[in-house]
Amino acid sequence: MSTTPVIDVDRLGVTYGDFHAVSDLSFQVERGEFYALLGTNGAGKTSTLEVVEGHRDPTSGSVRVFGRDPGDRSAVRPRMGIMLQESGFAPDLTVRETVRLVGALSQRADSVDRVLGVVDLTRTAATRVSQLSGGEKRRLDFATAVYGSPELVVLDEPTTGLDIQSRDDLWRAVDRLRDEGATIVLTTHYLEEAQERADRIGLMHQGGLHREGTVAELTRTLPSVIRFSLPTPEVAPPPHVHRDGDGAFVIETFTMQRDLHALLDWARDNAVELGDLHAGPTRLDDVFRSIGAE
Ligand SMILES: Nc1ncnc2c1ncn2[C@@H]1O[C@H](COP(=O)(O)OP(=O)(O)OP(=O)(O)O)[C@@H](O)[C@H]1O
Repeated sequence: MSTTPVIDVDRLGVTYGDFHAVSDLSFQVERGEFYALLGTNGAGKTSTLEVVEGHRDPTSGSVRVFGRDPGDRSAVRPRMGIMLQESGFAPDLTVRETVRLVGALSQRADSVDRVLGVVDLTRTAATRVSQLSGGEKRRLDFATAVYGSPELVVLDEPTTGLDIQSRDDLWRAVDRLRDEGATIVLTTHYLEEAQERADRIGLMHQGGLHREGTVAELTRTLPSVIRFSLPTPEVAPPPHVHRDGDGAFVIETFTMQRDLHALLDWARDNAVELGDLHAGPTRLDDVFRSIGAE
């Protein structure tokens, strides 16, 4: 079996004029992996994905998709489905015509009705693209990306503008593709979506890869957090506690069990009822916030 990564980004640089949007960026995505490329605004994610998608040439370095130059569209595009942030479908075509057209261009075999069913657009099949709601347009974008169940699916902020039910439907469809062995690349600003699903995360900042690893690897270096409120302002909080911006009391700890026991003992000894008690591991949000602080 081939061990060639599905995506191999090697010392990629993308410049706009003399502005370096992406510099010396390297990462690989393996077959069957769910890789989330996350980052601060303007970090260079879209510029990177545009090269992966074959929409932009690198200024320096190289990108290989299935071992090929992504500019070699006839070799790469039949194996890759792309959900762009903005698709720009012809406004006068109906939903069905759009799926049929993009499906034919993909050179993958599928049924238009099946794909419309997957994204719950069967009832809107005869509606023109110009008349779709924002969420329906996003679902149409997704439909064209997953037509023919491609081996690689690139999802650029797929759930922006979708309601909860549509999000759940989308992730269910992605899960089914993964069960079939598809490789998924995701960018999103909804960190919990990446935290729940990604095998690995590449965290971009200012054009480079700031960190890379599993969620556990990325969060391990930061303390876990215990949060609670106190019933009345007269109660003095226990020692080693600070307040966050919302006024909640916070304990940051690498020894969660011991500190949680100590807090509960303190509450019992002082006959204090802790409110809104929450104890949990560091979240990806905290890793993000730590970027700016470094
Ligand atoms: N065509 C362009 N011409 C000039 N500058 C550009 C162009 N496209 C992007 N940039 C700049 O390059 C940087 C990286 O942009 P890019 O869209 O790749 O970031 P991003 O990580 O996708 O950001 P966001 O999360 O905000 O969508 C930004 O500072 C952006 O302003």
